[in-house]
Amino acid sequence: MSSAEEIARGAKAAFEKSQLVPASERINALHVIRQELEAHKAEILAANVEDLKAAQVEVEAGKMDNAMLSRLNLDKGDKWDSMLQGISDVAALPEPTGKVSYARELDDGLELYRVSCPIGVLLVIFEARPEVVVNIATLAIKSGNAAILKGGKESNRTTLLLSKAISAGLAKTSLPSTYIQTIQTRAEVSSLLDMDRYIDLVIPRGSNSLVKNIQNNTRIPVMGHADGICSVYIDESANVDKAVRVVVDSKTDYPSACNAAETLILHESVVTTIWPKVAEALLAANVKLLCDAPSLAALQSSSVSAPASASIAPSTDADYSTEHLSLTIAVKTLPSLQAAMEWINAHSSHHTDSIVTESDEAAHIFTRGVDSAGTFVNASTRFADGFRYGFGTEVGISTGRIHARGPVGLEGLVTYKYMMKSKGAKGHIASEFGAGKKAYKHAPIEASSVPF
Ligand SMILES: NC(=O)C1=CN([C@@H]2O[C@H](COP(=O)(O)OP(=O)(O)OC[C@H]3O[C@@H](n4cnc5c(N)ncnc54)[C@H](OP(=O)(O)O)[C@@H]3O)[C@@H](O)[C@H]2O)C=CC1
Ligand SMILES: N[C@@H](CCC(=O)OP(=O)(O)O)C(=O)O
Repeated sequence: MSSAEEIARGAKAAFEKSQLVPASERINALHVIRQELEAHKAEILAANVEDLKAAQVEVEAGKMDNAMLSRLNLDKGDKWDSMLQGISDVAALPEPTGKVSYARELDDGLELYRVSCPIGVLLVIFEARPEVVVNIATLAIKSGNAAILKGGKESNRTTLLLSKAISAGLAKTSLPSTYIQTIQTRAEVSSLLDMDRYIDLVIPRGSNSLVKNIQNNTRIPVMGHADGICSVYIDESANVDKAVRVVVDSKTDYPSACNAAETLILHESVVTTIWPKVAEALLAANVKLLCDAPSLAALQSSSVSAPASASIAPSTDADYSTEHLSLTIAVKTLPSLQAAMEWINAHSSHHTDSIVTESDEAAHIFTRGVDSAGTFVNASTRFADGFRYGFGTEVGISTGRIHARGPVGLEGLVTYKYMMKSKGAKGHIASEFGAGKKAYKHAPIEASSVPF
């Protein structure tokens, strides 16, 4: 048996065994894992420093962009504490499995229930953002899924120790040791993509090319979490202060994130009024502006100029379908809200797009006419995140449509099954129902859980 088959079979066996483990034990596992992480913080962060040093060499050699360093750094800002808090927050969330969404009495003593349950075995591939291995393991355990996880190669040292802490925590519970497994190479991913007998869902979280490559190389269902070509549209009835705040935050809060704005669309009526003020704020935040002719001309005829740390340049067509993942934004001027929506639907990655407007009608039209996982009004695209949505943490941000879309929390990791029970003295058989025979009752049953 190949190591990939051993990993996949081990995950499936762990999932099947975990189905009879009470939810309380899964919650206990989360608390124990948090304790293990806290106990091994120093060595984990030391490994992260080694990953960062290796990445810095790549950046200096021009083989890696700076955006990777902030993504890779587990000690940056409140990342470590947020990672741990996410475990506790998810542990405290309502139990996502065993919930009844449909219940009918088909006949006297014949009851049918539709009940939420885990998907099964997940294979999740994600970028070099170390905390993600903990985020996803947490959601998988809470929702009763087994998981096989692979982070970006740049974070291997950190991911390995995080995974060891997770395994050490699991070993102190009745959950199987193969419930959460990690792999580190693309070759292992490739082998696992053949294991549709054991793996129930692949979640590639990364570039478009990653998602397409996975989709093209497996029979396993795929939930793609692809790139974020997000935009902000400044409508003709926008408030200038809101426009400045929303655009600057969407671009500069975390430029390497998939939910950072990459395109700014201007209604032509604001190009000499609001746009110069927005441009001034972006330039002050060291943003490179790639402008179409009208937005460029407006700046040239205004007093706005670029400091040494920023720049203003003509845009190219390619700039509007590029995920810059840096302090760069492409600027486009269009004649109407309709034109802006058509532009977004044609050029975005259908991730998250925002309108700045004081018109309720424009807001209504934009939030329905833009075909994206998130359509916001007067709010930064950076809100597109599982923690900020109140999910505790996230698997990622699904740019697909089936089953889960946008930031994916527990609801994206459960499906359902049907449970039926006959209380009849002779049981129930289908052939006694139908034309000329007994009719079905289909009487609703009020139930939040299955009574057997
Ligand atoms: N929608 C979302 O939730 C998110 C989307 N992203 C997107 O990810 C991108 C940035 O991350 P980046 O690391 O550059 O993305 P990549 O797609 O290059 O890498 C992400 C992960 O996929 C793996 N991978 C990439 N190509 C393949 C392949 N052909 N076969 C198997 N595995 C593969 C990488 O492995 P290896 O380590 O070997 O390179 C890594 O583990 C941006 O586009 C960003 O928008 C990022 C985070 C969240
Ligand atoms: N949803 C997360 C970021 C997800 C994401 O894009 O990750 P990455 O591309 O690794 O920065 C956040 O808003 O911080």
